[in-house]
Amino acid sequence: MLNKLLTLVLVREPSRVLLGLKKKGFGEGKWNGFGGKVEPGETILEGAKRELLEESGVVSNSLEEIGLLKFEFVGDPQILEVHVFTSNTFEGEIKESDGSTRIFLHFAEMRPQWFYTDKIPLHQMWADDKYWFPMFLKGSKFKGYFLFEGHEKIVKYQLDEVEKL
Ligand SMILES: Cc1cc(-c2ccco2)c2oc(N)nc2c1
Repeated sequence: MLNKLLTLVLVREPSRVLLGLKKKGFGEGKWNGFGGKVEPGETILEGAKRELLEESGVVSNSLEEIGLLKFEFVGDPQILEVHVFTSNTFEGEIKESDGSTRIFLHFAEMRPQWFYTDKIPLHQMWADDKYWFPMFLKGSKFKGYFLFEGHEKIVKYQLDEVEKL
């Protein structure tokens, strides 16, 4: 089955994680890391870096892959293969949602915001996040598979912490 390659970048400081609120399209209304499709001709890592810049305004040269998540939707043969990266360094200034940068971000429709690690808005995030975010926060690597029915219900899942991806 031809998997659709996606990236997800979680910029992290010791006690804060940068998330973006998706304003339009896939995952609208959910807080998530920054990411999207891997374009033809770019590596997954290049795609992750590009999406981070486009959606948050920051550049990171130290992305580390920490997770591999596969998603399937009941009734849809397409499997989404999401490569999750974290970065603890970044350059540039985060494009907050103030007026000056809203124009810049309007095409990405993301509103970046820092969240303290004890206040991650899991109820406003994809339903799978509650399972693997704790692994991310403690620095573990993980591999998972989630079968969704619609965008809110998980029918079944498999999730393992791994030493190596
Ligand atoms: C089905 C699904 C997709 C994504 C996604 C789209 C682009 C990057 O990731 C998710 O991200 C999270 N946290 N759960 C997700 C579920």
